[in-house]
Amino acid sequence: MAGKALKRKLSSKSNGPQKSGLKKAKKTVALDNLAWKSVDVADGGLDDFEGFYGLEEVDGVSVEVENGTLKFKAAESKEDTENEEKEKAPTNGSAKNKASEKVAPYVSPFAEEEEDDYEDSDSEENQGEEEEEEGESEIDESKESKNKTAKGAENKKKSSGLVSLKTPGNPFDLLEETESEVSAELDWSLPDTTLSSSILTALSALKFYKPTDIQAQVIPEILTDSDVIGKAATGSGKTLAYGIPIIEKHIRLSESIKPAKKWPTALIFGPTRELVHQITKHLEQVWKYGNFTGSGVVAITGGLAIQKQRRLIDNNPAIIVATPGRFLEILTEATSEFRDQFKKCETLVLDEADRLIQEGHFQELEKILDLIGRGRRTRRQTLVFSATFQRDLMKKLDSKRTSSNAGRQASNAGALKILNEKLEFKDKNPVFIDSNPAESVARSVVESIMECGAMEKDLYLYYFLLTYPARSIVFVNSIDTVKRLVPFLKELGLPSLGLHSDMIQKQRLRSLERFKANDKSILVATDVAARGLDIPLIDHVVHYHLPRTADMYIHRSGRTARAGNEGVSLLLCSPDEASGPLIKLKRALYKDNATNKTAMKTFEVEYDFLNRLKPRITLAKQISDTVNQSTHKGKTDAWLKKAVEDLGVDLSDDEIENITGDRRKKNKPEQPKGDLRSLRAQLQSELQRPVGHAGKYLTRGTVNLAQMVTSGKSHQAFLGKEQTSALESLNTKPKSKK
Ligand SMILES: Nc1ncnc2c1ncn2[C@@H]1O[C@H](COP(=O)(O)OP(=O)(O)OP(=O)(O)O)[C@@H](O)[C@H]1O
Repeated sequence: MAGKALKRKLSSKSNGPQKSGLKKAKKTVALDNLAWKSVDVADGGLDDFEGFYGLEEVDGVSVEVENGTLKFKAAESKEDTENEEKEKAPTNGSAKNKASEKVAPYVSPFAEEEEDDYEDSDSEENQGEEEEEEGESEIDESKESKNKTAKGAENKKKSSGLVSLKTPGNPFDLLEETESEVSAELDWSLPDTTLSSSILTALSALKFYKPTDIQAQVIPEILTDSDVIGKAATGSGKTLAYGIPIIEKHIRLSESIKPAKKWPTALIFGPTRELVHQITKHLEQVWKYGNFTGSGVVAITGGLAIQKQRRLIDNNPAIIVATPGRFLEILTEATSEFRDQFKKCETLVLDEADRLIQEGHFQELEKILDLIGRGRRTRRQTLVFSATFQRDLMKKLDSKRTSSNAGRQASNAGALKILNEKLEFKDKNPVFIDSNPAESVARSVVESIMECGAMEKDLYLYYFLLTYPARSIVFVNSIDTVKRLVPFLKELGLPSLGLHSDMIQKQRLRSLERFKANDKSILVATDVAARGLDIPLIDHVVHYHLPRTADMYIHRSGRTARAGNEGVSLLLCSPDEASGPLIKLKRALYKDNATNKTAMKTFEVEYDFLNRLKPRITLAKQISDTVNQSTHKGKTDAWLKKAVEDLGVDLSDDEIENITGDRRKKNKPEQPKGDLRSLRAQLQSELQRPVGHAGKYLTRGTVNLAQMVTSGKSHQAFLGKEQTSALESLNTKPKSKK
């Protein structure tokens, strides 16, 4: 892979000359012409996934700086590889070769396992055709397997309550052999709306048997081509609220415009790379059930090779999901002919819209709108979605509103006016749908607060994470805190990962994947992870620092309790924070006094147990501080980081130093290895010492933390009657880890 390849090359450089012999000489190859191949997630230990967010890697490349520009040296270019393949390929051009020309669907680690009870008759059909050209025996096999599949499907249909579905209104359906299968439980009847059979099949396969509130309200409006502003709680299904009608529109347009249209149906913007990849994957889950030719949903974000992304757009995808920064970069470098295709695009979506149009973030989007035209001029439909619209957004955007209550008092009309000024909707009166006007934090989130000294947050955090092992996100306000807390928690034996915007993209994605793969893992993140991320079954959200805005509190807390699940949000709050910022936060969140007083339950702490953890904390801090000091490398040159991001490779700090000639590390004092070893030994013996009941209680298991907190009995999770018998065995020595 690219990172490894670069590491090999650079180390071989310093170790002496390369072996000569059969190896081809290296030449300078343009970035885009390197022999890229898809990154396999298997090397991250996640065998379930076939690809890695469209990330590509390349072997045997060395990076050199010539006259201040990065040069890539490789023995083979993409052209060479393609020519070699052509020479090897049979001259008659097999069906398989033709098939490989088809654009592969988006594959990412968000991929879920295929649903068992769904049969994709179209793809089977295609497979059959490919095999027919291979030889007769294979035709028979193919037919036989089709028959088996048909019988299997029929049996499954009987046992699982699946029913045949035909698209209403098409008389030829009665003559058609091909039928889609949907569960009898499926009820997506919406006013004046008929969804295509492929969409209903997808929803059935996903087990989304009925629309969520926001979906039920918004889908019919979008299908009548209205501009829509949609607001609903976190985790309430907003992505498909716009995704389903966009795919439905694409189906209808593809049927009415012949030959096939060459411009995207929809352009969707999201504020972070991770969110863009997630939206892409989510839409792809519905898209793949359609009988489409050509490219479907593509993700365009920074941190991945820009030329590759430009090629994705050149393949005429139906839906483009992008971060504004990268999309603008592509547009700016492109011809006017390339840009013009977006003027014809039917729908523009802003997901997490309040963030996208905030001051400081809107410039890029504004430039994009200048280049591709706004709704009013192009008659393009504009859809705007978020869980938060009327609080901080109003305060920040409307300079005329100066009162501190302005955010809370802002009416829908006010929000609409501001959005209209920024985006210039096609309709004079866009439809404003607020599916939960009274709700701020999603109803299923149990909010709680733990009071602690400002200097003791690490102790209280460890106490919570140790007592309630579960998939948890810890939100902090600075990158430095992520860098400090992750090694600190790891020293304490907790499976912790970091996520912040200063990480190279590949590391960000790997952190997310590892977080998803382990149901007890802890992600320490800045607010880059606060919006939109839909990771199933995050049990707990901890606000290590008070969020800077009420909206951010809502988004952070909304990473738990999604799609009807329960979850706990815990705010660690120092006396200083409680006296000022917390009061302000609560005022912004809860409109009436009663809710203000009761919404955040006090999280009871068992102080005896907490005190017994102190020696561990002291040692772990000493160790992580020592490690942090000796590995601190200084700032990477920004230009190099950008080049590395565009390449999609990980460079180690040593490699970066080799390229930049940075010798800072060499001047650093040697790491006090002896001290570190002895500190670690002390910590290990502390961790072995019985302190009580750590790790005895699972949120999803013996104790439902959400219910405990709601009933004001969080301390009973380990002290109360419910757990007496378990407590009796607590003071025994915990099993040592193998
Ligand atoms: N009709 C449905 N029935 C059941 N689950 C659904 C349905 N629609 C979407 N979901 C699931 O609900 C979860 C949350 O959806 P989504 O990420 O779109 O929420 P959201 O409202 O955009 O949240 P946020 O505001 O945090 O971005 C996803 O896992 C999604 O697969």
